[in-house]
Amino acid sequence: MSDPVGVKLKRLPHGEGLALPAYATEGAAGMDVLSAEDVVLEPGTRHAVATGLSMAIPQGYEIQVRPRSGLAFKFGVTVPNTPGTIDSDYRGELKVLMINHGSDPLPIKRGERVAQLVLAPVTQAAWLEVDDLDETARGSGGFGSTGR
Ligand SMILES: O=c1ccn([C@H]2C[C@H](O)[C@@H](COP(=O)(O)OP(=O)(O)OP(=O)(O)O)O2)c(=O)[nH]1
Ligand SMILES: [Mg+2]
Repeated sequence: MSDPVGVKLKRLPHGEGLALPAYATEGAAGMDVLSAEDVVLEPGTRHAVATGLSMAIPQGYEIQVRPRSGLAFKFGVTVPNTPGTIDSDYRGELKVLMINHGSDPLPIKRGERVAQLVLAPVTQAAWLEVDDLDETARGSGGFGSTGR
């Protein structure tokens, strides 16, 4: 694992007193992020869960917001836009979009872990527009062209 990268983080007033997102184990890829609000996620509904955090991610990186598999497996609650993208120039509150695909309401308490954040390097592309692309064995085959 590479050395940690510093990410400036600001607690918003409603985030005061909450633990910062943290890696649950030494080798964890994602930092578990906590809800800053009490909310009940009714079946079939979605909500942007407040975290009480804003941040300045260094240029060249993004943060991905990914679901926790436990919530998905046990309750059918996941992140509909997974992986959520936190841009390096975003200074608003990080929110975790959540949707309840299960059959029961899920109460989310302030301080509960709702998702995980993965810091990842990003390379921006520069388009090189051409008239013809090189040929390959795959060509335009896709969407199952190699079989099941
Ligand atoms: O799960 C998420 C996804 C996004 N964001 C914030 C940070 C991100 O930088 C910004 C924009 O997200 P995105 O580009 O995914 O949304 P958009 O629909 O394209 O909105 P915009 O036009 O603001 O870029 O919203 C979150 O807080 N949580
Ligand atoms: Mg966008």
